[in-house]
Amino acid sequence: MAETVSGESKAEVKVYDSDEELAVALAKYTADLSEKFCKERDVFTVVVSGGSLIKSLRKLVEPPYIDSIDWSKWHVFWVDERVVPKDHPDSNYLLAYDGFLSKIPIPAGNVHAINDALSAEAAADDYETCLRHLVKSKILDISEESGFPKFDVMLLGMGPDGHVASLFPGHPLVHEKAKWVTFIKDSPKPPPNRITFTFPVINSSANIALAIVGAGKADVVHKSLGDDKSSDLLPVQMVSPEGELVWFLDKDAASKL
Ligand SMILES: O=C(O)[C@H](O)[C@@H](O)[C@H](O)[C@H](O)COP(=O)(O)O
Repeated sequence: MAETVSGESKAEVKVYDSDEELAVALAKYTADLSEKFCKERDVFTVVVSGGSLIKSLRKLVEPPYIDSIDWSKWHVFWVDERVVPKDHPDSNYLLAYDGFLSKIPIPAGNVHAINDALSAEAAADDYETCLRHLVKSKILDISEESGFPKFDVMLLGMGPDGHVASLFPGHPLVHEKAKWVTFIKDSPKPPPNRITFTFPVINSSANIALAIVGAGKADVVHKSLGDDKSSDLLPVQMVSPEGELVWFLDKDAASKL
C-alpha cells in the first residue's frame, strides 16, 4: 500500500513499502496516462531519464500493460543523454533499449534518440531541431503558457546530489531560460559530455514522475521535501511543472522524511 505524504507544494508524494511496489505503481501511473493521452491526442509523448529509472519501469513491459498499452502511439524521448555511441555501455539509449524499448512493439521512427555522430553542442542543436519538427507536425504539444514544448509525461530519476536530467547543483545550466536542449562538457557525473533538456522544457510538462529508490537518496529527499529552503535550491527542487508532479519513493528513500 502506498502512503501519501502531503508535500508543501502542489506535488504529491507517494511512499511504497518496497521497490517492487513502487515499480507496480509507476507502471499503472504510466499506463493510465497513456490511455488518457492516446484518447485525447492520439499520441503519447514520453520522456525518460537514464539511471535507475529504467529498472523502475520494468513492470510496464510485463502483463497486463505490455498487452494493453497502444505502443504504436508512443513517442519516446530522453531528458538527457550521454554523448557516446548508441552501443556504448554509458548510453542512456542503450539502457532504455535493453530494459524497455526492445520489449515493446513501438515503431522505430517514434524513438527519438540523439545523433551520436555529432559533438555535444551539435547533438543538442540537432535534438532541439527534431523537437521543433515534431511540434510543427503536432506530435509534440506546445505550452500556451511558456511557449516551450509540453510533453505528456516525463519519467525521471534523481541523483544523490539532487540533480535531475543533466542539470547539476551549482552549474550555470540550471538557469538556462531560452534553449530547449543544451549541452554540458563538464558533467560532475561521468561521462562529462552530455545533452540535456532545460528547466523551461521540463517545467512545461503536463505530468512529471520522480522515481527515487534506496537509502542513498534519503538525505536529499529529506532536504528537497523539507522546510529548510535557506540554501540554494537543488535542481530537483526546481522541478515545478505546469501540470502534475508525483514523487514515487520507496520506504528507504523516504526514511528521513
Ligand atoms: O544520464 C544520466 O545520468 C541520467 O539521466 C540522470 O539524470 C539520472 O536520472 C540520475 O543521475 C539518477 O540516476 P540514478 O537513479 O541511477 O541515481
